[in-house]
Amino acid sequence: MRLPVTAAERARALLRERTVHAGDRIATLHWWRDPELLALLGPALAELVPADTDAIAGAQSSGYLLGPLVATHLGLGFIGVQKRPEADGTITLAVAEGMIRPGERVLLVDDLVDTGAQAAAVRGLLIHHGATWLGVVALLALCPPDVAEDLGLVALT
Ligand SMILES: O=P(O)(O)OC[C@H]1O[C@H](OP(=O)(O)OP(=O)(O)O)[C@H](O)[C@@H]1O
Repeated sequence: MRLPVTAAERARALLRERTVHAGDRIATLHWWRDPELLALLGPALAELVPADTDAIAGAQSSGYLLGPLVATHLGLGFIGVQKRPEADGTITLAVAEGMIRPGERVLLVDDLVDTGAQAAAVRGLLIHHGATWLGVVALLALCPPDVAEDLGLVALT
């Protein structure tokens, strides 16, 4: 039997083995609670990041944990996408001014992509701020293949 050798392979095996469910939902907080998995996530996701990436972006809250793990591993900076609650109950995504230089190639990191709505909204925001969109790297893809293709999604599982 061939044992997993790369960080991505090891993380993929642990995610399949150790993912905890709460009803029909994945209890993603348990991924961070597992020391072995947590230590692997940055290096594992970094293996999926295109070589020409200038910066890593991530949205609150999971992206604020995973994005810096990946960015640190690659020696890149992190662009935080904030979620601002509005008075009408909606949430606005925001990036602070000066975060993105014109044409900078930015990759989004997230724990999972489900409908793809959040990633698509972040893509619009980053492009509005002058970024070149490289796609999404995630731990888990739940979305249909056409959504993944449109977003440029590469997932570990
Ligand atoms: O593909 P979508 O259907 O848009 O959903 C995916 C997003 O939903 C979850 O975030 P959530 O908004 O629950 O915030 P969290 O990061 O705090 O869990 C998850 O972390 C993804 O970011």
